[in-house]
Amino acid sequence: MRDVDVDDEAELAPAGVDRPRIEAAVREILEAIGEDPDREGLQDTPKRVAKAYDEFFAGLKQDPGDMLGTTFDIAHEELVLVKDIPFYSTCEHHLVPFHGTAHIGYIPSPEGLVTGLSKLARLVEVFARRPQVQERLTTQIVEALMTHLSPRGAIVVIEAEHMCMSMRGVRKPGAKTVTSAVRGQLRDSSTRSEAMSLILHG
Ligand SMILES: Nc1nc2c(ncn2[C@@H]2O[C@H](COP(=O)(O)OP(=O)(O)OP(=O)(O)O)[C@@H](O)[C@H]2O)c(=O)[nH]1
Ligand SMILES: [Zn+2]
Repeated sequence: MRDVDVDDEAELAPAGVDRPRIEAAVREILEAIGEDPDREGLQDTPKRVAKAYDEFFAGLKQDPGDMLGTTFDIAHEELVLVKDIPFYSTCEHHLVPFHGTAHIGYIPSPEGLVTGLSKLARLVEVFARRPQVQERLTTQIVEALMTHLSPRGAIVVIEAEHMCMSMRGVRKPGAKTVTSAVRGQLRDSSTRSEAMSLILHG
């Protein structure tokens, strides 16, 4: 077993954003919408938003390699799939959330390089906690798996609802966007259908 120090907290370490600048910008926005940033309910809002942004964008400072640093040598030549990993991300076009579930599968490398199951969920966090589009989120996860675990194949499927399509703009709450990225042996139609069927039907 190879082990690399990974933060044991459920949350990623904060992004270390420039909080005073965010606070000033939020104050500006409040004024721009015609609000009084000094009224009682809003006084602490710039601070709260800056703190929240530190969480929303914590992935910007994280290295996916750290998340996949704990590996085990396990002889397993078949699919490993973790499904229904919930995530929240931020649409880079409108800075509002998109959220849903990610499904990650891979067929370990011939050397049997297998990572801890929770690390797959942590990997989703690393890329979700950034300004994102869903397609890039999907691709970045699959590429990180290929780079750090050298699997025979990998598949990532993400289903998400975008608040920018629900609460504004076209206003279609409930509409789901599904994206997938497939690499290596999982591109073969039978292996891919097995993975897709497990993802969709369990
Ligand atoms: N491909 C893709 N598009 C996204 C994602 N998140 C948001 N969008 C889309 O980004 C597009 C931005 O379009 P624009 O015309 O520049 O912006 P807009 O006037 O706010 O667009 P509307 O949302 O249609 O009102 C919209 O169609 C959004 O639905 C994403 O993750 N992937
Ligand atoms: Zn958007």
